[in-house]
Amino acid sequence: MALVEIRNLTKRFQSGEETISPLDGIDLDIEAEEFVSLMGPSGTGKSTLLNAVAGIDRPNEGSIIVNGTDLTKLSRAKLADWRSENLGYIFQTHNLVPVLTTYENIELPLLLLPLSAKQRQQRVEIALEAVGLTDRAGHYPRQMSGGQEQRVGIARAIVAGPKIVVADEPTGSLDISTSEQIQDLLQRINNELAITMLMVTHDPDVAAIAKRQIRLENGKIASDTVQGSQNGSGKNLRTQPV
Ligand SMILES: Nc1ncnc2c1ncn2[C@@H]1O[C@H](COP(=O)(O)OP(=O)(O)OP(=O)(O)O)[C@@H](O)[C@H]1O
Repeated sequence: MALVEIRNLTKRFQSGEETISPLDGIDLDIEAEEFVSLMGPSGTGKSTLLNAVAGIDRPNEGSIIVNGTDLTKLSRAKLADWRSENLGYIFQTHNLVPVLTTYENIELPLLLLPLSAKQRQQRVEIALEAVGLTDRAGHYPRQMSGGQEQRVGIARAIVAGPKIVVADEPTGSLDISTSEQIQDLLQRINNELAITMLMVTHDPDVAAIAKRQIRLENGKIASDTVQGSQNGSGKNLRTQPV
């Protein structure tokens, strides 16, 4: 069984008289430990898909089974519990709490879990080390560079040991060299911590760090390719026309 099993996922929004369907019957499996990037034109439903997998948005139709739990069947309260135990979210703009230190920002998601202070401290220290910010534990977001802030955002996303991390344009507000450092970090987290990653990006170079690249168009998966096939051109997993 795949870690993520999406079947017939459909999401509609009403905009005045008009109904739009950014997701129109999507089927998608993501295996544990995969690194998947999601690309496609603006407004094509990438964030909507990410938020559905994250259990933030509810679909109109279809099912989203993550690690054996159908998210569409959970109440709001149960979904919040599920998120704290299973999911990390990396935002483009970091979303750090300005009055909390690096340490406290990273500790925040752990406060929702049944952990002792000692256990929380151990996990925060491991996450700080993983992102190379042990020496910045006491700094506030305003005292950090954009790249360091994103490292805090990444540490916060992994600190609870999630099954899957979703990232929405994680390098979108960074310069090229900082973006490259964050790309390396995301790859290391996938490789070394074996965390499954689903990342939305507009940047083909950033998308290329993921072994599997999916393109959404007009509410459907237009292409789904895995890098590293023998001819180097990638293998298209999707055979049926869209
Ligand atoms: N809460 C909402 N209410 C109404 N329409 C919405 C809502 N959320 C998203 N949409 C619409 O759904 C479509 C898909 O939005 P989404 O943010 O998923 O696209 P995207 O591919 O992530 O776009 P971008 O690349 O610009 O971030 C857009 O037309 C958007 O306006």
